[in-house]
Amino acid sequence: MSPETSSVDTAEVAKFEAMAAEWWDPEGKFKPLHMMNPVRLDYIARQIAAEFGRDLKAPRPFEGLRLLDIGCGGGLLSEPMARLGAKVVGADAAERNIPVARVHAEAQDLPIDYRHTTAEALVAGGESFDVVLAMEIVEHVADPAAFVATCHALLSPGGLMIASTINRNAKSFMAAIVGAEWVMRWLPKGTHDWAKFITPEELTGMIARAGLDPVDRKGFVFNPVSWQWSISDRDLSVNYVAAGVRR
Ligand SMILES: C[S@@+](CC[C@H](N)C(=O)[O-])C[C@H]1O[C@@H](n2cnc3c(N)ncnc32)[C@H](O)[C@@H]1O
Ligand SMILES: [Mg+2]
Repeated sequence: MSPETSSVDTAEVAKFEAMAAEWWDPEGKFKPLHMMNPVRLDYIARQIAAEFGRDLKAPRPFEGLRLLDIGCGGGLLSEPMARLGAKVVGADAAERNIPVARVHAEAQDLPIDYRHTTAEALVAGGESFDVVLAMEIVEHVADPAAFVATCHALLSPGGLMIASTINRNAKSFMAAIVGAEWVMRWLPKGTHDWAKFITPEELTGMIARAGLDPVDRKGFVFNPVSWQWSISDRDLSVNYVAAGVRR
């Protein structure tokens, strides 16, 4: 990994190195991601199916698609994408995540190519993908706009990028920092830096300036009464996702 041109914010990656053993514990430090997983998987699957004309009722609808899960962590998304038939590369800058992800995928007999690397290094290696997932990573990189541009460079023409992050406003401070870290203690204090959160307008701007066509944007909304996550067309006030296509 070349530090000069790197998307890596060393302090951010160190936080994930420290939590690597907990990836697959639904009650552990990644509990919020486990809780969100069904809803975000549903979103991702439908976006990919729509963009590439795939039928989600087929046994392996993403057969033939090459997918990069950048900032894959323990592989919470890489695994279901591989199960849907995609050829998955999972890449993460935190070295300790890789063996955790590998051991888990091997136990499920899923052939996922996990690598300790960065998006920049993949570009330098001449790699390209039909789909790039950048889920819950843009708020942890050194330069989000440069990172989105790198994701664009990793896409083949017609390729789809899906990126999720957290909005930056008073409500997201209450929900993602006070609620998730201080009150619920789902995440260790300091996991998120509010100042690194990104508004949907900022993310859409980065996507467009990178040369991607911003094709969709939705909210992921947690309802503390029903204890359920859902997808929303209107409420992007805390967690949200955006999709862009390289034409
Ligand atoms: C909040 S986790 C999200 C994991 C996974 N994408 C998911 O949604 O389940 C963010 C991940 O991004 C990784 N990461 C942070 N900065 C990175 C960078 N510059 N390049 C690659 N991975 C990075 C971290 O090590 C961590 O595993
Ligand atoms: Mg995060």
